[in-house]
Amino acid sequence: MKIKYCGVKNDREWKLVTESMCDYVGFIFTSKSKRYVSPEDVGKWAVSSKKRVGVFVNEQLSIIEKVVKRAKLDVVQCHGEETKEDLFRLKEATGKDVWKALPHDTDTEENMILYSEVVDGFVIDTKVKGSFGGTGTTFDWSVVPKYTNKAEDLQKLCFIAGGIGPGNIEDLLTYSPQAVDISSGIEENGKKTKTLISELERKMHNEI
Ligand SMILES: O=C(O)c1ccccc1N[C@@H]1O[C@H](COP(=O)(O)O)[C@@H](O)[C@H]1O
Repeated sequence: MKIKYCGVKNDREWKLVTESMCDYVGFIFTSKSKRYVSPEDVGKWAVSSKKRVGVFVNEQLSIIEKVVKRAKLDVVQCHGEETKEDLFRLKEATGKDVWKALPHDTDTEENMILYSEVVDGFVIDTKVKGSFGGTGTTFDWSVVPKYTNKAEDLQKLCFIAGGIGPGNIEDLLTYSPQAVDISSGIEENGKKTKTLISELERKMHNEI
C-alpha cells in the first residue's frame, strides 16, 4: 500500500516525513490554506527517495509550471474544479504525473472514467461544502473497494483521503485501499507530530 503525507509546511515537518515510511510527500500551494508553503522553501529541501507532490486548487497553468520547477515536484495534484482539458494542457506543459482529486459523490466513478484519459491517478476525498480539502472529515469507506477496482481497471493509482489517522486506519484497512493520503490525522494543534506518525505506521505495519 502506498502512503502520502500531505501539508508539510516547514523544516521540522519535512524532517519528520523524510524519516517516515511514506512514499509521497504533499505540499499545499493554495494561499487560502493554513498549510500553504512557498515553492522556494520546498525547493530548499533536498531531493530524496520520497516523491514530491504539489497540491493546487484551480491554479493558472503558468503558475503551476513555475512552482513545479522551483519546488522540484514529481507530481501535480489538482484539488479543485479543473476540467479534463485543463489537465491535458497541464500534463503536456509540465511532463509530470497528474492526479485529480475527486469528491466522493454519486458521480465519482463516472468522473474517474472521464479523467482517466489524461491523469495518472486519483485522490478520492470527502465532499465538504465550501472547502476543497484538508478538512479531516471521513466518508463511508464501504465504497473504497468500488473505487479501487475501478482505478485498477483503468490502470491508475487511487488514493483514499479525508480524515484518516491512527484512530481509524485499522478500520480503513479492512477495505483494502491501494493508497492513502493523510494530512490532519497526523497533526496536533495544526502541527505534524512524530507520535501520531509512529502510531499510524505501527498500526499500518501490523495490518499490511
Ligand atoms: O490541506 C489543505 O489545506 C488542503 C487545501 C486545499 C486542497 C486540499 C488540501 N488538502 C488535501 O485534502 C486531503 C485530505 O486531507 P485530510 O487528511 O482530511 O486533512 C489530502 O489530499 C490533503 O492533501
